[in-house]
Amino acid sequence: MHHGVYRGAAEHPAAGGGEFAVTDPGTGEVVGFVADGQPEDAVAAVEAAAAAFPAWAATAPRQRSEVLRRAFDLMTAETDELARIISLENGKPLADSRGEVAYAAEFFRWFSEEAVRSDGDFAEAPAGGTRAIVTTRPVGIAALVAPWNFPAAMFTRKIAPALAAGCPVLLKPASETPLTALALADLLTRAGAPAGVVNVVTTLKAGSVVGTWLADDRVRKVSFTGSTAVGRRLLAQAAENVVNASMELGGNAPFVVNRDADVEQAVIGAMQAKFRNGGQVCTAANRFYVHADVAEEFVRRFGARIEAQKVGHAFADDTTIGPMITSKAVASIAKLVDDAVAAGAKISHQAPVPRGSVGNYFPPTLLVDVPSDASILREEIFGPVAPVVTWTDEDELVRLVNGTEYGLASYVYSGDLKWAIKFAEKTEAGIVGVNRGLVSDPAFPFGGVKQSGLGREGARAGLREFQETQYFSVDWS
Ligand SMILES: NC(=O)c1ccc[n+]([C@@H]2O[C@H](COP(=O)([O-])OP(=O)(O)OC[C@H]3O[C@@H](n4cnc5c(N)ncnc54)[C@H](O)[C@@H]3O)[C@@H](O)[C@H]2O)c1
Ligand SMILES: O=CCCC(=O)O
Repeated sequence: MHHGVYRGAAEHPAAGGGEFAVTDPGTGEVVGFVADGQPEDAVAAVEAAAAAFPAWAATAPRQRSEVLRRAFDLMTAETDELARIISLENGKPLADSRGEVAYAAEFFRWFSEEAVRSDGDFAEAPAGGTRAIVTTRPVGIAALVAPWNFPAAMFTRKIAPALAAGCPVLLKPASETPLTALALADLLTRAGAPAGVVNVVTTLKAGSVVGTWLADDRVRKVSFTGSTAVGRRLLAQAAENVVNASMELGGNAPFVVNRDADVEQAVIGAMQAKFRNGGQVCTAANRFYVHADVAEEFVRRFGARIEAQKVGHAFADDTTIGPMITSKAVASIAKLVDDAVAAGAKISHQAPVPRGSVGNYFPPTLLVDVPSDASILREEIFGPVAPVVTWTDEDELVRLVNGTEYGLASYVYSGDLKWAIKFAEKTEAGIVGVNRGLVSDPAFPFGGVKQSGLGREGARAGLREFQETQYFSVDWS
């Protein structure tokens, strides 16, 4: 199957006619070809968005809301087909892809509800006389850049608030997972988004396509999800035209278990926080700090569950953990494990990978006796490896937990809720799971502090990221 770039509600060949292959990370087989978009395609997408913008911004909120609601309904009805596309190009087990479709669709539903909750202010100036009207307007054409790990949800949580606010969007999907983005654009058109409101440029030249958008005065917003390194670069580019920027970046989430925690519940939470999407999640627990009094029990129970994981192809019925996205990702996870072992860590439990497979598989692994300065505790693993460190002193624990440039998610398990909340308050993270291993919900603000990002997605806050405030100072004499 061959796909073009998407603009004006239709696919078009890329300038120059180039294409690239999309592969199944579980087999290495080619599953489709997409257009290799060029800067000319980036400009054409802006033209399409600029033509659509005035009318879209002027539609009644109820009308935009209904487009989003129909997108939710269509996505829900077409779960199986979308899940198949996600599994094919991303490799996650089919059940997880269905879960992602449900999660991704929720952003359409949530923002269809938010779209009609317009708010503002009318006030008398403190000095009297003058009245102020404070209102909002769409920020403008928005460039949306997302990674491959949740190819549907990372886009819907940007597209939905942008469309709710009245902004047209330009999507740049990861080159590993362009098919899901194209399917979303088609779905939104069928849901009633006018031509030019949703545009997609698939490309191997991310830097030049997104760079073209950020250099174009008509693009007033960039919303990026991906690594801190690329986010930093886009922020610098956005500074040139003072483009409004939202950044959802990398993480290094600590998972803390106190001595009074329900260890079985902590292990269930640890499985969710660590192994969802094979560990390829920005909120994935990256390092486990377990109180010495319960460490042996935690490792035994956690290890047993890890050994029971079934690593395999997305479409095999019993698969619980699919392949990593690329062979490069496998090599980088292997290096972190090898370095930790060389520094004194031990592999206590591991699940097998399929024998003789050519896919990008990595065995789910539990590491113990990990030295506190090991690189695996500092760098984002983005894979199915759980390093465990024991603790006894709370002050030292807080220092370790916060000793990172990242601040996205964090998890704490304790039988004493007051202690857990107080601990959460000391944690430098935008999101804290308290006796929970799953923290994402479209209704609540998702985002990080420190070098994990700027701004929030989901909730009311997610809509604000695509709105400008405008204030009218009115003579009232
Ligand atoms: N905070 C969040 O919500 C969140 C969610 C998912 C993933 N992430 C982070 O994403 C990272 C994993 O994804 P990745 O490795 O694909 O990230 P990445 O930064 O390499 O790529 C993300 C996106 O940026 C594009 N890109 C790459 N270089 C670019 C450039 N020079 N200019 C413009 N665009 C460019 C890619 O093609 C892709 O679409 C992890 O660090 C993870 O924590 C964060
Ligand atoms: O990978 C990061 C996003 C995960 C989520 O939204 O739950």
